[in-house]
Amino acid sequence: MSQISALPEEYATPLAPYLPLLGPHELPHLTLTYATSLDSAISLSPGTQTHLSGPISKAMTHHLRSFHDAILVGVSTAVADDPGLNCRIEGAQSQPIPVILDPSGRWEITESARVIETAKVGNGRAPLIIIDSKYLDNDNVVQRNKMLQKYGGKYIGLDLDEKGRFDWRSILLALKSLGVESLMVEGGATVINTLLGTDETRQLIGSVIVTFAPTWLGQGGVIVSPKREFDDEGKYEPPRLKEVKWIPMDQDVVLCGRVTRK
Ligand SMILES: NC(=O)C1=CN([C@@H]2O[C@H](COP(=O)(O)OP(=O)(O)OC[C@H]3O[C@@H](n4cnc5c(N)ncnc54)[C@H](OP(=O)(O)O)[C@@H]3O)[C@@H](O)[C@H]2O)C=CC1
Ligand SMILES: Nc1nc(O)c(N)c(N[C@@H]2O[C@H](COP(=O)(O)O)[C@@H](O)[C@H]2O)n1
Repeated sequence: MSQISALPEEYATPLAPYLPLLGPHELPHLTLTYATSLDSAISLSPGTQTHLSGPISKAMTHHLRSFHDAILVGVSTAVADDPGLNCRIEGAQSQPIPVILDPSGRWEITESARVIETAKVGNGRAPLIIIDSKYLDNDNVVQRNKMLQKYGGKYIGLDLDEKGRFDWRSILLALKSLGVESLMVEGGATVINTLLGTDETRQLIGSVIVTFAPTWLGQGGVIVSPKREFDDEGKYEPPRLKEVKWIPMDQDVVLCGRVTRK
């Protein structure tokens, strides 16, 4: 994996107000960040990794990674991308912990997964994989857990809510209990759309940092577009960012903001 040069000051300075705040908080600071096309697609299809960020916005993502204790993705991203989920800026002082939401243990993680290879050579951390508690005793999971533990990772069991998902607050509390004070949620679309989908989950987002790449991926892409949440009178009030800043980064533009709270 090639190293990445540090983000130049002219880009790092305007980004600084959106970084996690130090200090004890009930829940970890959550930064929602991803790269999108102009037609709101984050990849060409669910099983495809699509490079959208240019060199500077990619350095921006790694700069962000260096300020977070953990990075979270959904299992479909882990399976599709086999990501490193580390900070590749030369001389990085600390590495975020990869966190994967994998309720059914779909990710057949082995020693040759990139996160593990990266952890083996000391360039990253082994993942925490959040799984439905009922699968913790499953033979395959037990074997994979032994492998993960060799490198400092592990499976964490959580119970699913009535919709068959992990509740975001419970995810954050579980991570907080393991010392995670800041979490960068990178995707994919299912993860992003559920997080943006209700007022309750949006309240958990500390900052939003989105890279717009000057391209259209066309129909059939994996789209960020949360489900509408209607109030008791059947009205939909679109969530909107506040404290908005647009930072041009070469060919891309990075949008920073905070979600408005009711
Ligand atoms: N451009 C960018 O910045 C990024 C692009 N991507 C791209 O996104 C695509 C994948 O996106 P997508 O297909 O939407 O999948 P996701 O990566 O969002 O994974 C979705 C799966 O994760 C599990 N999951 C997510 N949220 C929860 C929850 N709250 N509770 C329990 N389980 C949960 C579910 O697994 P299960 O189905 O087992 O129930 C769900 O189906 C890939 O092509 C990837 O390359 C990904 C990240 C960033
Ligand atoms: N910021 C950003 N820009 C893109 O163009 C992307 N495709 C992604 N994808 C996310 O980054 C993960 C890959 O991480 P590694 O480079 O392997 O460490 C991928 O899994 C997505 O979460 N992000």
